[in-house]
Amino acid sequence: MIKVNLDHSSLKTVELDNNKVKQIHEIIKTKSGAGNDFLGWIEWPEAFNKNEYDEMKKVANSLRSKIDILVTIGIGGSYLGIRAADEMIRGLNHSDKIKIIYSGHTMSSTYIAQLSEYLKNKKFGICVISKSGTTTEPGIAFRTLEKQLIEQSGIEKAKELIVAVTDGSRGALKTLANKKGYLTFTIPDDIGGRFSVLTPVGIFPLLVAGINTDNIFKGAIKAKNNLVQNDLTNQAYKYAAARNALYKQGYKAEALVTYELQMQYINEWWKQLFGESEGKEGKGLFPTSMVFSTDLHSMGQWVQEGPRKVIFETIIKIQNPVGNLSVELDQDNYDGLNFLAGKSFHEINSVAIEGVIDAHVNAGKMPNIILEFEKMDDEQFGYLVYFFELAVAMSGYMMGINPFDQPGVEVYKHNMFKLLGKPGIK
Ligand SMILES: O=P(O)(O)OC[C@H]1O[C@](O)(CO)[C@@H](O)[C@@H]1O
Repeated sequence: MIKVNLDHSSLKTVELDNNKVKQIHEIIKTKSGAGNDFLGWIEWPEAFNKNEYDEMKKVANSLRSKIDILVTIGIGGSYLGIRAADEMIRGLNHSDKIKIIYSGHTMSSTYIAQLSEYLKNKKFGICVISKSGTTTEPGIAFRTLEKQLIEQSGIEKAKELIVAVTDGSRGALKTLANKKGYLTFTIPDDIGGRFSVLTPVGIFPLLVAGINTDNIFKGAIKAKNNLVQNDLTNQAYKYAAARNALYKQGYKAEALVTYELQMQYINEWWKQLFGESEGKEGKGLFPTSMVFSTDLHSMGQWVQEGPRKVIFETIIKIQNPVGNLSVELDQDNYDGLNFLAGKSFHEINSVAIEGVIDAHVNAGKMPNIILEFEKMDDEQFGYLVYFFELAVAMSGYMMGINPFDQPGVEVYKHNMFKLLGKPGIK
């Protein structure tokens, strides 16, 4: 369901380090590398807690009948995957009764104030998500919106409308939820935030959104079963080896490019996955992203003629679109576009992909890795999550770092706490 095409990457097969891939495959398989206590995502698509899943389905169904809006409160891995899945699967203008609104990923006073105003007299519920249970952004957003929900619905009703997803036993959010009588679902200890979208972090809100999460798991299991080879025939490893080979040649950044507007948040989710996993010890490709053809009209010039050997592109190409409209014939043809009449939008988008690849690769000397995706639905979402998680594990180990920690993020958190006067922080 994802094929890696290196025809336009400028890479020769010998440049891909098959031996290293084989060694690291053993390290991943035997769980003997750095960060090996965070490999729970490998078995998760089959090993997840089925009783908890059934319970989540019940609670989500009941919540769907009581609300119009679900406000999810979380940041980073407790936010991006949910939005990525929702927008990719339901689309940007869906007709499902439940709307998801995201909060806790910003401390902007304007954003929270406007959201709070918007939620006045609306039927909303809250899913507050934090693995550590101590993150400031979701913490303060929850304080505000919880108070509003209680004021609007009454304390007893609010208890039915608030769900917390957090650590099974530790952290301020777990304690708070237990004390106040909010239902909780568990993020496993051995799955880090950015690897957690298939745990209750993503699955519970997506159930509330009416998304078929069984199909998401089906896709993830398919990936788990497909991506078993110990060498470059494994597509996730092939992608990891290709980006490492370009990194070795001196490239500093990788832009993930989608031609589907509703996959913009796949890009955002991917940026956290690769950025937080690999940017360490002075190493790592800078993960950036673009949406084409939108950004061709803003970034296209830089990509075509800016400095070379800085950035390469990884293009997501969708084989089968969800809908397939065609351009209408117009009697007047004032715009001169009748030469496109009868052609489908997908056909035109696909021609654009070919044309852009040719322009960027041949004229622009910009390597392109192509990721061929079969489709853009729930099952494909599960597949791509597993694919990229396995790829980043391989890629991070190839770079010689621990892909499963994020010590650098703590520096800003510490400074912020110090400046805000958190007790016990010097
Ligand atoms: O779920 P939590 O613990 O609130 O953390 C949110 C995010 O913050 C980080 O710890 C740092 O940005 C991420 O790794 C994580 O996804």
